[in-house]
Amino acid sequence: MSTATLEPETQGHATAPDTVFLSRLDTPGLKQRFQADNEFLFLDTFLPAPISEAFAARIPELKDAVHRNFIPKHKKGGSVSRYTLDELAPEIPALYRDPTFIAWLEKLTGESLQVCPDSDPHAYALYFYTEPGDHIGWHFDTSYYAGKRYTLLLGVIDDSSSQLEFELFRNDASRDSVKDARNLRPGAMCFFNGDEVWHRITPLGENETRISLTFEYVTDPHMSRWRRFVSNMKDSIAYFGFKQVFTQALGRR
Ligand SMILES: O=C(O)CCC(=O)C(=O)O
Ligand SMILES: [Fe+2]
Repeated sequence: MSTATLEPETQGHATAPDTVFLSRLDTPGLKQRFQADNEFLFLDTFLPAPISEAFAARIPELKDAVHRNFIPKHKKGGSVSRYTLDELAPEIPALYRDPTFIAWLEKLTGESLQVCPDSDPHAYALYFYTEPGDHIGWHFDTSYYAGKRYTLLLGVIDDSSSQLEFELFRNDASRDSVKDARNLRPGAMCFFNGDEVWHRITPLGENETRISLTFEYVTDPHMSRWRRFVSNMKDSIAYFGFKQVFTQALGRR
């Protein structure tokens, strides 16, 4: 039987990303900031322009694949799952999986990090804020895995007034929390422990566009069947739609 979906081996191969920019960063200093700030780090300048421009160049081809959601009082916007990115934007999974890139993130966390299994539609994904009012309300990026879940956000396109608002130390009863907000412009990054950092994206204005990329890494990729089901329901309803999520769960390949 022929399959319409390309096997990963036959997908367009992206050449390995040039990660030399990581060697120019003050990694010990950034690690100190990450650890002191409740496992959170925001950098305005991170991905070199050629990398974020290569991602942005894929946006026109991805527009038809955007799945839009509206959850009253919580979320309005579009998303593209890792399955679509595998087919249409191979540079993105190439950076996600790059060993030098992962090793650098491991230096910040002091944890051994793993990519999410193929069954996770959210391992890497694009978020599209393209209509007035698109937003996501306050939330944690809760880990459904046995271990911790770290989120990396990368700015791809941001002609918007929307801000990433965050509250650090919300789970720490022994001290005051710290609230702040940033624009996630192209080249910017935000890396954090999903169970620690409370955050939201404020509503998009008229004639604005904001497209961000998320990478998810975990310290233990095991997940119970029940949690996998809950996670898949969340990803279906709030992000990618049932077809994208459950085609994989029921045996995509
Ligand atoms: O759009 C973003 O930059 C982040 C969105 C977000 O926090 C989420 O979908 O969990
Ligand atoms: Fe989030």
